[in-house]
Amino acid sequence: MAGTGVFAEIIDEEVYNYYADGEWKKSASGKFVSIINPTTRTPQYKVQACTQEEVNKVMDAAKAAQKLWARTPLWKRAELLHKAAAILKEHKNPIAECLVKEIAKPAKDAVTEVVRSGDLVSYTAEDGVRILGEGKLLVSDSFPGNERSKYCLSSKIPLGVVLAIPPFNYPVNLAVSKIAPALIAGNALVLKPPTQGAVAALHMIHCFHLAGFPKGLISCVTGKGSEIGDFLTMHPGVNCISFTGGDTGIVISKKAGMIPLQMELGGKDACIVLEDADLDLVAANIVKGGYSYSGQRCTAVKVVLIMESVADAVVEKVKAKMAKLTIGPPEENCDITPVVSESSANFVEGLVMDAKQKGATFCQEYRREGNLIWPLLLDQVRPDMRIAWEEPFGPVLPVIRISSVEEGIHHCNASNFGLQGCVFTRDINKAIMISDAMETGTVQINSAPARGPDHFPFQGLKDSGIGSQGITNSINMMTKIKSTVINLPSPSYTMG
Ligand SMILES: NC(=O)C1=CN([C@@H]2O[C@H](COP(=O)(O)OP(=O)(O)OC[C@H]3O[C@@H](n4cnc5c(N)ncnc54)[C@H](OP(=O)(O)O)[C@@H]3O)[C@@H](O)[C@H]2O)C=CC1
Ligand SMILES: O=C(O)[C@H](O)COP(=O)(O)O
Repeated sequence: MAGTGVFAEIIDEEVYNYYADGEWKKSASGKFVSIINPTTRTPQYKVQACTQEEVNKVMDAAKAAQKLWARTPLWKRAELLHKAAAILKEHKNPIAECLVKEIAKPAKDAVTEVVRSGDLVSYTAEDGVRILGEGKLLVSDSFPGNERSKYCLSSKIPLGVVLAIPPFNYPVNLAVSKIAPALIAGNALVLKPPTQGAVAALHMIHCFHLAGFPKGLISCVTGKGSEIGDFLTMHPGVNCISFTGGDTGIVISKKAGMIPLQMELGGKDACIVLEDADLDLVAANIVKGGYSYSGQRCTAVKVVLIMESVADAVVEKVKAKMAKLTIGPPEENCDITPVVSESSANFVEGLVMDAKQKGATFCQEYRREGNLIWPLLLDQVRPDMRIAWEEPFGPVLPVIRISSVEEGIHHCNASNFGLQGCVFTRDINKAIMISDAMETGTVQINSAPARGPDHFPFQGLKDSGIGSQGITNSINMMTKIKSTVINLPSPSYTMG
């Protein structure tokens, strides 16, 4: 159970502590932040509201710990990460319980998130050993005018202190996708978890604590992003920010100093359906892509752009599959569970009402109880409707009928976002040409968008992000190149 057994030390008088200097601490603020259960809409957990002074201490400790960590052999860093991964997987149930209570993730998916996170940590340890174990040797005579008298040895070195800020929807997975690459590369790590999901993240951090990482190397400060966010992201002790979330990331990127940024922001992933597509495959992927975790995935299908001639058939197939979705509490493993907050539900409702007023066809009756919104397919959506462009992050999916592929590509590319997209067709040549034309970080052919497997590159164009994630890319991003040049007194050419 959460907060008990090995996790008993992370909670004190019903308030979860923050983690600094290898210890679980109460904030001197005397204040806490309440986490509201999206299903019951009542307070579920409390976390410390950390002060600026506490953030300063965490940054100082991180800087000192990083200097020693960077001198720890790579195989030892990997060994500790493997240990943390095993502990994380061993304690999947209490962590999953927090995900169910804090973010209404269906129970089975919550367990999957923790197991996937353990696998990600192990894979990062293995990948890191290989990537960081290799450097480069350049010789000078390949550049015009040079003899072979200089050898340039380059290797990857840590950046220093990495600040990780994940979003609510995958508070464990999207935290470890930043923590593990940072640590294997020799950095210290400060985590600011999302408020909804903070308790799951604190449990996950305790698994790293139990693995025995050095004091101060990993910290987790809690509090509302709107209150301590700026102080953290503009802190002079931070050498890199890895952020996943919404438009907040755009604001952060404007305020942050001259440090590397990894930004994974919102999306409006388009699903383009051609006339020759396998329509059963299309329908299955629209339902899975559009409605899993109630549409609260950055990679959810967020607009269907479908050729008019097959639209009726696909809409009917999708409706039939949607009728089988179970709707209710996450504890019962329902497919559709409450969205994360009342304000989120209100936002989704605003998009639905706008579409209604402007004449969209409702394939189901709109229904909402508290934060629970029944899955809804909106047909005949037009570009003047907000839902054609905005990201609902809820179980509502618009269908726009198109009369040419070019129209679909045009709609996709007119978006401010450019995260992922997908195209369904049996013609691989067309699929490749459409993929090339879509201005998105990834295009899936004949499947819904997805981040995973977690070692695949993952990136957004335009307002969807800066840089690329995925295990290998994150390790590389959290390092910089250092060169040492050996200058020979006279040119030397290897003869054998
Ligand atoms: N491209 C991608 O890979 C992904 C993108 N997303 C996007 O994330 C959004 C949903 O997640 P959500 O959590 O609501 O996103 P938010 O942008 O609201 O929050 C993300 C994180 O930023 C923190 N935060 C809030 N204000 C600040 C600030 N001023 N400075 C620093 N940090 C701050 C939040 O903390 P707190 O909770 O305390 O406010 C949270 O930890 C959607 O737009 C979705 O598309 C989600 C997953 C993946
Ligand atoms: O950011 C997200 O929404 C998740 O990382 C999605 O992961 P998935 O597409 O692999 O389910």
